[in-house]
Amino acid sequence: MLEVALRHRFPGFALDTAFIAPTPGVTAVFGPSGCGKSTLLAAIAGLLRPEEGRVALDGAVLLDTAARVMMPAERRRCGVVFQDSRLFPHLSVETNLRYGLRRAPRDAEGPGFAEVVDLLGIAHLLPRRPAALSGGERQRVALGRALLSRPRLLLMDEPLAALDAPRRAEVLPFLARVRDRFRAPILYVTHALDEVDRLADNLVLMEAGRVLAADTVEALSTRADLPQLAARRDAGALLPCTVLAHDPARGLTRLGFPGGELRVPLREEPPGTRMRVRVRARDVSVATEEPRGLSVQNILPVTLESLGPAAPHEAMLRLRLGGAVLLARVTDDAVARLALRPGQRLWALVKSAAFAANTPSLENPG
Ligand SMILES: Nc1ncnc2c1ncn2[C@@H]1O[C@H](COP(=O)(O)OP(=O)(O)OP(=O)(O)O)[C@@H](O)[C@H]1O
Repeated sequence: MLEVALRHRFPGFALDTAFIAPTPGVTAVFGPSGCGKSTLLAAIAGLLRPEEGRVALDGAVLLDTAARVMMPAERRRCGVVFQDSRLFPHLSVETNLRYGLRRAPRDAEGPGFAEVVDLLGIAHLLPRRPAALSGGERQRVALGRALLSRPRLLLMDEPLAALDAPRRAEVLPFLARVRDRFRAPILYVTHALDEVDRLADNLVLMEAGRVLAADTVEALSTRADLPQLAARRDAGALLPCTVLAHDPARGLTRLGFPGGELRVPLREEPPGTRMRVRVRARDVSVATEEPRGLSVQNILPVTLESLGPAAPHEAMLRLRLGGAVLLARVTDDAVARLALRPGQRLWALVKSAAFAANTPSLENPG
């Protein structure tokens, strides 16, 4: 596991964070601009000396100010990928990559040159200079260089933030491949929730230099008490699903999750494929009786666990179905009209079409 406790001050800003991230796995650090995500990463990598703190990775202490331990950055073996690729502009892609390999300790286990080039699909780019690459290609090379240094920990600081939507879509699958192929834990800074859905196992939610919550992505997705997540337009429960069967004639795929089934527009993945689905709170409505004669494909029996304010004139409902929880965002008027109260048996309605616009979060997390 990765243990982090750090305190550091800049004029007008104080970082005071502590969290534990399981290893291996991807932990996303999520929070608004200026909340201290990059400062946190820099202190872990050894690029910034914090006033106080302790960082340990699987028992190896990288920093412990109380014990006066401050391992230099090069010995921490953190591979860092920044928003801008920071490749050497005067060197070819191949030489940039080999620079990473030269930094790897002799006895360190890890991927070889050919394996990384193949995994990232960059063989055809090897003779080029960085200026002749697209933004997405540059990020793939930067990722390759970081991997070839055989890091114990990969630190990614918004690696997709500088890319437009098509380029992000191009690079995301490569990040997923890296996560699946290599066992190095990854700390992934982002403020894009779709990247969290696609890549992360765990989430550290930050605000103004502090950690508000740290848990699995699924668990945090159903916390109605965290407005940083719950007030977003794309807020909603993230369900771990498995493809059960396809029905091409009806254009539908059945997905199973602990607690029920969902029907979504036809998918290509074979039965048995695991995937995560974010059921957005604003796509869920409720009924007090089982509805009939509706076009809605997903009508799920649930119990109302709790309800609280979500926005002016809106409430957030937490709905339990077996081992899963759904969030539903409804008007205060609906709460009053249906006399909604905790413990009530309800029917949750989710249109299958809600998932069509939601396709990126329907990808296989491996
Ligand atoms: N070297 C520095 N000197 C003074 N203040 C700094 C320094 N580096 C960062 N800060 C301040 O610390 C705060 C946190 O910055 P940081 O870059 O860690 O945030 P962030 O969450 O990564 O933001 P973003 O998402 O915009 O990259 C900001 O208020 C920033 O202005």
